[in-house]
Amino acid sequence: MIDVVAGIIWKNDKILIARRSKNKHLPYKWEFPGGKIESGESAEKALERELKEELGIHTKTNDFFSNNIHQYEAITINLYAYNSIYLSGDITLIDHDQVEWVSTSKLLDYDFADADLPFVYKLVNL
Ligand SMILES: Nc1nc2c([nH]c(=O)n2[C@@H]2O[C@H](COP(=O)(O)OP(=O)(O)OP(=O)(O)O)[C@@H](O)[C@H]2O)c(=O)[nH]1
Repeated sequence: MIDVVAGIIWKNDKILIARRSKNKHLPYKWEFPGGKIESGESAEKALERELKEELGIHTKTNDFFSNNIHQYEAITINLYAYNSIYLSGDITLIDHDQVEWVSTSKLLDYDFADADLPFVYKLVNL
């Protein structure tokens, strides 16, 4: 099982979502950006590192939101979602081809990775 951390990144009352590039696992699926937790690393720090590497932004990880174990055809992931605060930096697209700042009421308009759907439903009902 692969431990992955994803950020629900808030700026005012909007969340940053990103679409995975064509050449990635789950191409064109929307996700809460993040990545694999490295050994010896906390989920909070892994998230801050991944968001700097993948999007070029500085964030502060806040509280744990939820987790979901999901089995894809080839891999099983334990996806941990944390609320996170956008601090600074212009977004650079590296692993994604689009990003959007969206309000929770609009999340269902996007085609999210299956593992993210429980988070989407929880956020829509906040
Ligand atoms: N970051 C992220 N990954 C997710 C989400 N939902 C989801 O199923 N995943 C899956 O979790 C796995 C790890 O994500 P990733 O590809 O961003 O990780 P990474 O940057 O550390 O790895 P890489 O450098 O090998 O591509 C992928 O298989 C991805 O498809 C999500 O909301 N955020």
